[in-house]
Amino acid sequence: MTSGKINVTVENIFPLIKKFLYSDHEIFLRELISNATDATLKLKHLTSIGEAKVEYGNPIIEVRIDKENKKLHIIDQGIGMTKEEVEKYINQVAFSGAEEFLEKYKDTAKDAGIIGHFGLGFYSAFMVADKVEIFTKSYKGEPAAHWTCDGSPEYSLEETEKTDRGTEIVLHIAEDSTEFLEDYKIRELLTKYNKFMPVPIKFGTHEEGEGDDKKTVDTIINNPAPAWTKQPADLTEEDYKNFYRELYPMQFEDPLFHIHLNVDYPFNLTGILYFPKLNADMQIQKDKIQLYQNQVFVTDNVEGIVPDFLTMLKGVIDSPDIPLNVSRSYLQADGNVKKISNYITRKVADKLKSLFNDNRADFESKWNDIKIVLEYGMLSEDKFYDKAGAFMLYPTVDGKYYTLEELKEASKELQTDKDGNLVILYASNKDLQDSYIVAAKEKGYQVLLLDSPIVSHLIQKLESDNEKLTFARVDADHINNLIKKEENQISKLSEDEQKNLQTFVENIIPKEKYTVKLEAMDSTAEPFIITQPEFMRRMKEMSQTGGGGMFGMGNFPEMYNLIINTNSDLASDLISENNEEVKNEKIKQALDLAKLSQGLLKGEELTAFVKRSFKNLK
Ligand SMILES: Nc1ncnc2c1ncn2[C@@H]1O[C@H](COP(=O)(O)OP(=O)(O)OP(=O)(O)O)[C@@H](O)[C@H]1O
Repeated sequence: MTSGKINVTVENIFPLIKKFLYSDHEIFLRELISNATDATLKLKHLTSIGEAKVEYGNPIIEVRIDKENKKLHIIDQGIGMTKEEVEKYINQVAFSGAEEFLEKYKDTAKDAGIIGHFGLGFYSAFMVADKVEIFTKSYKGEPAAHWTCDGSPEYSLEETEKTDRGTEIVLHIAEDSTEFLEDYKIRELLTKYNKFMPVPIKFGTHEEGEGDDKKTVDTIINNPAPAWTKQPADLTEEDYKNFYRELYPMQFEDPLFHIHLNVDYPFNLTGILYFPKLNADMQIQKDKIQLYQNQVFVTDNVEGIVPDFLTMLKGVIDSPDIPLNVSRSYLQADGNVKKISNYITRKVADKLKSLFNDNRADFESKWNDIKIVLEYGMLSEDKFYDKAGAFMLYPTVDGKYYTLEELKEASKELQTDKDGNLVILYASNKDLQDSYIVAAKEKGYQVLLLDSPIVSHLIQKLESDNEKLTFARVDADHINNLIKKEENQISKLSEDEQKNLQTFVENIIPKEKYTVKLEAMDSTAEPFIITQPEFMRRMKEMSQTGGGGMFGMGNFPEMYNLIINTNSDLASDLISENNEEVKNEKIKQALDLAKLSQGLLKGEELTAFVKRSFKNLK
């Protein structure tokens, strides 16, 4: 037997390991199972190239709890280690790895979040155990070795009687970590971190079959060949759906579609992303994209790796090239990570384009569920914006879907104003803006339905990128002014009459809210119309939804125009009405009707209006 002292330069490394990794003790299991997996895959490789002259067979990794003796065993059938290798890999290499980790992060480790991303390796076992043993037999056939360390820098290493190949790690679980002797806890960790690891992991047994056929079989916790590791050509639609359910067992809704990622140059990355049906209320999503490194779960915080707008998607990304052992801020500056993010953006755009081209009707039917993600993508990723023109849709209030180019084509004849600007009309709420929509449709105009919360930002961007293209909400002005044409309507009222009427109305309505404007319109158009100027409203919306818009605009009061159609019968009527009281009543009634059209008549005002209207019926 040899015994020795691990070469310590950081004093008392074990208490340090325990202390610094306090919040993430559970990763020890992931680390040990990763080592067991590596050892197994190494053997597979060596046998496949004829280097190891042993039968590879069907190796598994077993996790076993010995509650009575407070031990946790992790057993593999991999390459194992000779005594010299234990000396080298465990006492020197692994230790220096752990030591380096602590050296580097002892000051920053407390800011949680980064910790889980470090492979502390073998020594993370000391986060939960006060004594660790290794029994290991190398495939090379040399005598087995037994290493023991009780958490002080002293260890012992001797030959032992193990006959089967591989490594067994025995953790003597510490008093404060006995939760790791509970079945449920270990199962939970295995499911969280090892669900898709490439070597079968056994944890306990269960009964299978009925009656005489009943037998005890190993319980395998993982799926060693998850869908993303396969070729798209080998997978059916159903396979993708099944994998979605496997990833998110609590999710009952099918995804809308998937994107299989597969790249090996200039970095390695595989994965499957799913577009979920988004909840209308956009509640915080519990099921997030999961990041794996060679089938080992790392995190479901993919910020910085996946472009922001795609964090609403679900699925998995697996890459050995993502530098996991570094902090978030470093990650964002890393060139490789930026490339990965760009690749994903491009892949998603390509997929959307092919979905659009292959089955437009189906794509349109999914539009409502995906538009938010795409709109957000257009606003936040230039690379996506550049590609999105090919599949971005603009639905009309009647359920017709145009691309921007198609829309320009369909509306340029009627909707180009006298200055040559193409004016795209839109509504944000079909019900509330119905009277304005009707007025626009009577002129043969197209009216889009753009109802996402960030749409004001999007149209702002479209306007600045498309020359001579403007957007106006249907209630931004009266219909003749929304798209100004050459012809000027003549007013039936004289200048004096107009002035009189304006002053009279201004005295009755709240001036701080409405600006009164007299316009000569068709005599059949409504006499009183309330509009909300596009620019002010859009800036206000933009500053309310953040990023852009005029600073502080969000707190401005709503401002409206009250347009009086001087060619309407009511206008003439009001001019000739001599009874002030009757005139007053008529103006109030007309204003209320205009408010009603805009959805602005509520509460006490509505009650008063209803009362007055009934009285007038008499
Ligand atoms: N179950 C095992 N079977 C065979 N060798 C092992 C086993 N566990 C650990 N080793 C050896 O010990 C070394 C150190 O392990 P450790 O987990 O500390 O670091 P690592 O796996 O190299 O890196 P990482 O920090 O990513 O975990 C391994 O590289 C391997 O050679």
